[in-house]
Amino acid sequence: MQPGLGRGGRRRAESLVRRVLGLAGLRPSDRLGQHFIIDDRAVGEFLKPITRAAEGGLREALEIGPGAGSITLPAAGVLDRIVAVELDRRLASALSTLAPPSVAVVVGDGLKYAAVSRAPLVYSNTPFNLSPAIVEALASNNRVSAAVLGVQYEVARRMVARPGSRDYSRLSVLVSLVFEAELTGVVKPQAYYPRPQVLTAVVVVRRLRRWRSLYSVAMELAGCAFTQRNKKASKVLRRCLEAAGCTPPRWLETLGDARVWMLEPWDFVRLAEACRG
Ligand SMILES: C[S@@+](CC[C@H](N)C(=O)[O-])C[C@H]1O[C@@H](n2cnc3c(N)ncnc32)[C@H](O)[C@@H]1O
Repeated sequence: MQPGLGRGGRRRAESLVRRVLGLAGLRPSDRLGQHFIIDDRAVGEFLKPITRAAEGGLREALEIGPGAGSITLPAAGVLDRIVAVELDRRLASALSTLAPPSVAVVVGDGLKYAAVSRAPLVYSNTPFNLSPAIVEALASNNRVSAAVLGVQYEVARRMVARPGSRDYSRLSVLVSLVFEAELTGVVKPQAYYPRPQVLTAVVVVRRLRRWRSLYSVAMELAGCAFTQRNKKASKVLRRCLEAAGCTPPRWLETLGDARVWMLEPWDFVRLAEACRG
């Protein structure tokens, strides 16, 4: 038994993780964000929204970072087809010996797959350092209708934040431009082997609007503006627009004393439109 995996076989996820890590001869890597779910209730936090999505007709999925398969194998029971992309070759090879035929375990960078996948559903208990990049890739891939994502709790708060709140950020703007997002559950560190330092939140996103090329410019401007979130928006935006080679529109002055953290997501789209002329 791996150190820290707990006693007895009362958890299905726990015995699966033990088996796959044994097969792979692997010690979890911090660099790859390898924390594996060993608690069946935590698996349920992902499986419930995945099942709802499947019942709603999203029956093919991309999984990013299946690890030891704690979510993959139960999800295979409710989905018709899963492509599970894992960066760690040893894990992928061990998991593929246990996965049913409806699951294709692929070695690769899940981030690249997120941007081009044709599957309508994506799920991932994400490597935390990649979460915002995964959200960004999914937003720009119009084929993805919904995603179930485990992210660091603070990132989840930023994903669902509205203008005016402390957590409102570039990521909030991105999510609200294309998705409806809901924080549906929380997974504690003790549900993992090894334990991470942070809480995981499960966030379900559903596409509201198609990604438009204009949003890339809007997000560039939002990224620039949120480096000075407490400053006067008109001043900061003027500087950001000029840096992007755009002429600031006259209506910037109507923002008055509003600060960057008060801007609505659509303000950035209007600016991008003005930028395109
Ligand atoms: C937090 S663990 C989650 C593992 C499993 N899904 C679970 O919930 O128990 C993240 C997994 O993503 C894998 N990973 C890290 N970077 C990746 C990348 N760029 N593409 C695909 N998988 C990646 C890690 O090897 C690890 O298996």
